[in-house]
Amino acid sequence: MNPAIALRDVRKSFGPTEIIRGLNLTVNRGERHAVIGPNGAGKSTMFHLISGRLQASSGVIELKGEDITGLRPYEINRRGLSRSFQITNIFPKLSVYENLRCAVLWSLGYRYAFWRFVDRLKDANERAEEVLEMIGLTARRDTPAGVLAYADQRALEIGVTIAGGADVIMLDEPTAGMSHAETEQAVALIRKVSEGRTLIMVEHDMGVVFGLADRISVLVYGQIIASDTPQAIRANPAVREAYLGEEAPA
Ligand SMILES: Nc1ncnc2c1ncn2[C@@H]1O[C@H](COP(=O)(O)OP(=O)(O)OP(=O)(O)O)[C@@H](O)[C@H]1O
Repeated sequence: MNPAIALRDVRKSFGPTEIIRGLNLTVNRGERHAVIGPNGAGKSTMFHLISGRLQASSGVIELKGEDITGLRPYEINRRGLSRSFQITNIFPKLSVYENLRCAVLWSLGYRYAFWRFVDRLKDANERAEEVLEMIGLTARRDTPAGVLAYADQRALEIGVTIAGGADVIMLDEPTAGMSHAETEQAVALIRKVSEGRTLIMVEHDMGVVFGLADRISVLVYGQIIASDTPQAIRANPAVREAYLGEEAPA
């Protein structure tokens, strides 16, 4: 079966500086895959390349066996990939529920020809309710998203990411800035929403990475130096030297 995501010899330069330097990555269908690496290694750039926000200088990117190199973000989204952002990406003045509903409607193509989708409004409302419940924000249903606590905003953002029903989801540092308790809740949520889907996430918290990922890829200086199970990554001397150091949980 085709992998969910495959990058083959992908390169990306900004001006004269090559940031992604022949990157190869395979994310299998249904796995939870974490990408780790030192600051500035190119993790966010890689995310932008996969989601179409940036164009690769060369190489091929495939989603479920389909070549998506050079496609626009919304075209990639239509093919079943949805991503969250490091910076919270929600409409602060809309309620929690409306944020979710917007995300569902967007995924139905509502933006372009809303009259064609009127009969699907009921489905959209039901889906928004379902996601609301899944992310545990039912009690905050009518609260403007902008006044939610930070961790709740991040949960909403995860809801927005999955609302459209994408089967490949990308999360960029989903637990950044959270307390220990909030992180635990976020991990439980990520585990739940990624059930039956493919997850690729960039994450700095090694507890989260090693607790959640089926496989881990290590990105150093624009290249993947290892892709393996958490156990094998922990034991890999090149990884320890390049990145993990004493951070790896025993
Ligand atoms: N648009 C851009 N123009 C020029 N340089 C860029 C651009 N975007 C990223 N870079 C550079 O590319 C390198 C990789 O950045 P990137 O944000 O992808 O790394 P990262 O691994 O996500 O880092 P962090 O863990 O700190 O988020 C950095 O040196 C950064 O300054």
